[in-house]
Amino acid sequence: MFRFLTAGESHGQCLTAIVEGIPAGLKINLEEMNAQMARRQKGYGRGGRMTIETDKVDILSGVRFGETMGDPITLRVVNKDWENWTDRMSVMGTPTWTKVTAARPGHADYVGVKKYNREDIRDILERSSARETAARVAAGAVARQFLDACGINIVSQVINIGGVKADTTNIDYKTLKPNNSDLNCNDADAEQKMHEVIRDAGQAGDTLGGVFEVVVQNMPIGVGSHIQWDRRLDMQLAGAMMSIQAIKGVEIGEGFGYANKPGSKLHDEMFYDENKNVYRKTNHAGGIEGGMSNGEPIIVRACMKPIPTLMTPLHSIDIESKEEVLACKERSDVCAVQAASVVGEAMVALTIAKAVIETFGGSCMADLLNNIKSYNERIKG
Ligand SMILES: Cc1cc2nc3c(=O)[nH]c(=O)nc-3n(C[C@H](O)[C@H](O)[C@H](O)COP(=O)(O)O)c2cc1C
Ligand SMILES: C=C(O[C@@H]1CC(C(=O)O)=C[C@@H](OP(=O)(O)O)[C@H]1O)C(=O)O
Repeated sequence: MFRFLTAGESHGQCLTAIVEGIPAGLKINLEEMNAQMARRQKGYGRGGRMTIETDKVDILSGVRFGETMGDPITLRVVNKDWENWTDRMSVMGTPTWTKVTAARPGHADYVGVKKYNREDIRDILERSSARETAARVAAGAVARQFLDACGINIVSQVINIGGVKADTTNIDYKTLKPNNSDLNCNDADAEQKMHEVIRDAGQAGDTLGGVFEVVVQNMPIGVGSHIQWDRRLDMQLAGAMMSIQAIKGVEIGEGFGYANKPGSKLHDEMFYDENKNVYRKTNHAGGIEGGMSNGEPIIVRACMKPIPTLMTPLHSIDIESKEEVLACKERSDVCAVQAASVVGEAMVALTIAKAVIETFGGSCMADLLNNIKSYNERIKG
């Protein structure tokens, strides 16, 4: 069984992740893991916190001489900012600070203090913060290396920020490569405009959301299953994406576009060629039919809402006095869609890794890769 958990508060000592179920014998490249961590910190529109942190992964267990042993893998990412928060984030001792009581609309603040019976919103915001996504990207970096060994690639691109849309008409999803642009956008003109709207929003004390898509290339067919609701790959991918802070919509392939045209225009017709075997000329399904991968690139799109902490704060209430106040604002991102796209890649990598391990089994990489090879030979035949 493959699973992972994260722990840690935004301004606590560190974040941790435990990844269990990666087969033994996978070579781990720590440099490559840290390159993923750095990608999550990029992007125009991030707040002051990103100038404090330089996220690096420490591997605390499960890897020996650069190779997995089948044991749970423990990962740690230190919060450099913790040094500035030791008074407010002390594990033991007596509180000496002022409580946060002005709830932010759109954040977990109000519901969290009510549900968990807390008087200080900090008890909620520390864990609801998307700082937690650093641990997910660390875990996802292990899953990515596992998928890489299976020949499966994951890339992403930002296609909309604050209503500025990238032109994706000429994108070939089979060959789309990672890009190093600042906002992870493949349309340079649109990216320029995205910069402008983020700058303007920041100057107005406002925030922006957007849309990104994650693409899985070179998937073997038949990962996931039509047999049971929770084994459907589309269900697992949608849940994984929706679990990311601020993601409010997910679609696969044509998604909501399926509502606009008849079936004759949208289902991907099948063709046969001796070299290509069974193939499609279109990929409206986004690589999944009947809850299973169909061999075409998997395309998962996610919509992120604008960041809820505004520097021109919204109308709210003080949870203690019940007086009308302006929502609290310490420091915040203006737009983090590029960072969310990197987190999206990590969540897709973790989800696909789980499904591949369930489909092909194997306690060690050698068995798993052999299983994939003989399965692919049978399918081709
Ligand atoms: C990469 C990333 C960065 C984020 N940065 C901030 C931020 O700086 N300030 C903020 O208020 N929310 C930020 N958010 C969004 C909140 O964490 C999120 O809206 C909040 O936890 C409430 O959850 P919900 O939006 O899913 O309901 C960020 C989200 C992501 C994915
Ligand atoms: C720390 C990260 O994102 C944070 C997510 C976040 C939130 O409320 O979700 C609030 C901000 O935290 P802070 O108040 O410390 O500036 C962001 O910087 C990160 O991505 O590493």
